[in-house]
Amino acid sequence: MKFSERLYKELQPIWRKNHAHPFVQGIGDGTLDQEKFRFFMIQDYLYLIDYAKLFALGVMKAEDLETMGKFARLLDSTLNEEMSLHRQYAKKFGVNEDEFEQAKPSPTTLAYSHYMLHVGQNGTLADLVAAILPCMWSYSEIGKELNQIPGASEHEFYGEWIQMYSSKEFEELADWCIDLLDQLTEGKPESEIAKLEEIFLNTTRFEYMFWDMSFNQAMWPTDE
Ligand SMILES: Cc1ncc(C[n+]2csc(CCO)c2C)c(N)n1
Repeated sequence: MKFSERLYKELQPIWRKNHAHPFVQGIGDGTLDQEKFRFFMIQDYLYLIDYAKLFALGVMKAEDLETMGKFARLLDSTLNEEMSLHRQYAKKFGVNEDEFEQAKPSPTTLAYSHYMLHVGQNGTLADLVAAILPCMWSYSEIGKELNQIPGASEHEFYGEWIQMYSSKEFEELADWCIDLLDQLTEGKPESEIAKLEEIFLNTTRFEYMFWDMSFNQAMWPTDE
């Protein structure tokens, strides 16, 4: 069995919770409170900055030019295209540049992105790929599922988001990452595989926490 097939089975209970989460459901039926999405966009912006660094670490850890080139292109497109698209889209929700500049990460954003950076800096390329895969895979799945809802992709506010993550481009990106992890784990001993599975499940759990944090607009409980 390919490693990704084993992971797919393991992640089912968490994905079911993701898809059923009121934040995700609200994007799908268009009823999500815009304040919650606004909060999400600001935290996601901070998350994307650290995620881009993971691509830079991918260039460092990769052992062939093709994989290095792919990570380099992803680093470039995230920093020089996706981040500005993100800022543009956020204007619809009344988020201005200053808010992005001054934003502070929530405990969940900090925990999730710093966990990935820790794994990316201290682990192998396989560790890094196991950490970043749930982000790509789960968004592609959620995008495709929400795109099935009649009218969802034309929604005035959330339609663009659904169109982006249900696109072929994001599906291909998730597939590339899945294939890379399968290649890196082929023939590896169970002890190594189990460690990678743990990393993958941790960031899968963080994906759920990110939805939940956004829904509750949760910053530090001590600041309230
Ligand atoms: C919390 C959170 N998780 C996943 C994504 C989706 N995502 C972020 S970077 C990337 C790949 C390169 O653009 C993808 C698919 C997100 N935006 N926010």
